[in-house]
Amino acid sequence: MTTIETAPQAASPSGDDVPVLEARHVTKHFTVHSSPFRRGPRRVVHAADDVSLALYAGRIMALVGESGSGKSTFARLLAQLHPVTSGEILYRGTPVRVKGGASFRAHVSKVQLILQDPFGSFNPVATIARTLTRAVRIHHPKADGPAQRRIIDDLLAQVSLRPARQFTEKYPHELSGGQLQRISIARALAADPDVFLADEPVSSLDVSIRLGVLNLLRRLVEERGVALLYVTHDIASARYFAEDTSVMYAGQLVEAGPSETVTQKAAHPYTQLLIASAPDPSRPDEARPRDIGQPPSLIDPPSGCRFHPRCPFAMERCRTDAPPAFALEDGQWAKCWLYADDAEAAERRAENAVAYGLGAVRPAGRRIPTGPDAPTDPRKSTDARTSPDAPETTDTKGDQQ
Ligand SMILES: Nc1ncnc2c1ncn2[C@@H]1O[C@H](COP(=O)(O)OP(=O)(O)OP(=O)(O)O)[C@@H](O)[C@H]1O
Repeated sequence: MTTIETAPQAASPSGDDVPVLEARHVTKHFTVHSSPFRRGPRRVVHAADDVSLALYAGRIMALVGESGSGKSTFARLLAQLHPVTSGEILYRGTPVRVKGGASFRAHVSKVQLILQDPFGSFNPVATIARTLTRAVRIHHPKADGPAQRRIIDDLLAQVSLRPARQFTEKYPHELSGGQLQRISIARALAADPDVFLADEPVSSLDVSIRLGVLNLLRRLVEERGVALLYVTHDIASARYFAEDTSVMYAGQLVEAGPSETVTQKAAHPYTQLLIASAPDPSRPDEARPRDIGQPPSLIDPPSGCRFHPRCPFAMERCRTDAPPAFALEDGQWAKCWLYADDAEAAERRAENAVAYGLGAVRPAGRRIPTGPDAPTDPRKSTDARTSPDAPETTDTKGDQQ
């Protein structure tokens, strides 16, 4: 059974109906050997299974999940750094099929990946000027020397690194992590992209400078109208930073919706576990959820719902049948049998409401149409608001470390 797992329904600020970048039913299986000498049986890692997600201009989508859930793989599929096993990637509604040099360069100029470790993504023996000149030459081949320097100055100004001369003659090791991450964003801007895929962009930075880099990204999204995928394991940051949040578990999306709804009224027990596990100084230690296991192996993922071995609310069907997506209120959806419209699910929802202090028991959801021909526009396919049931900050200049 193919289910539609999509991004939330909120429209892009531009009102543009076509996502800038979209994944439809994307699956990635890596084949690995059981021994380092390429002997023994081959195994398949189910890194992403039937993932659909849309990115809109001027909008931030958070992709949240534990380590190993497949977030980076998915970002790399969108960047076309890995070929998909099945499904398709669309840029402005047109399927992208990168076959080699020219088509890959064309995609990269529109879709830029920003990585977690800025130190690892720079040549340690090249000055910042040299690194940026290389990027400018690729994307502005007609610019002569003085024009290249003007472009570099402008790129550094856009990431609030002024005066440019203070940075261009330095080597990566002479800069802080925050400054280097800003420079990697400036390098990405050289391509004048429509999409940023930011894979844990602040995880390796000191807590004190994370906000400055996130504010910078937010300002660029607003000023330039780029679409941003924010890959993170930190669901708390998703609430403040991203309009929309999608939650990934064991290679599959399990919940999505407006960030405020997903983080304040999490529907899937996995999302609830992520939120309850997030550091919260106001919560006493005894109120933290007990550890109920580890993510499964993606070589042999559990049958049915992949979360069922860890789920305190699992029912018999969860062990055998993969849940469809159920549309809830406010454009939220969850792939979880708790939202089925029957007595057993209602009883478990009541237990869930008590366990997570939800106040009221949530109503059943509306099953989202399934099948390969079902609509993939998230606003059409999962719009609970139409169902009868539905009721920069500015950049911190002082923070350039
Ligand atoms: N090139 C590869 N070959 C084989 N397996 C891979 C490859 N890349 C990723 N994987 C596997 O795919 C799964 C998902 O990994 P991925 O890095 O995408 O997860 P993640 O959610 O981004 O985790 P993290 O936050 O730790 O990076 C893991 O089991 C990983 O070992």
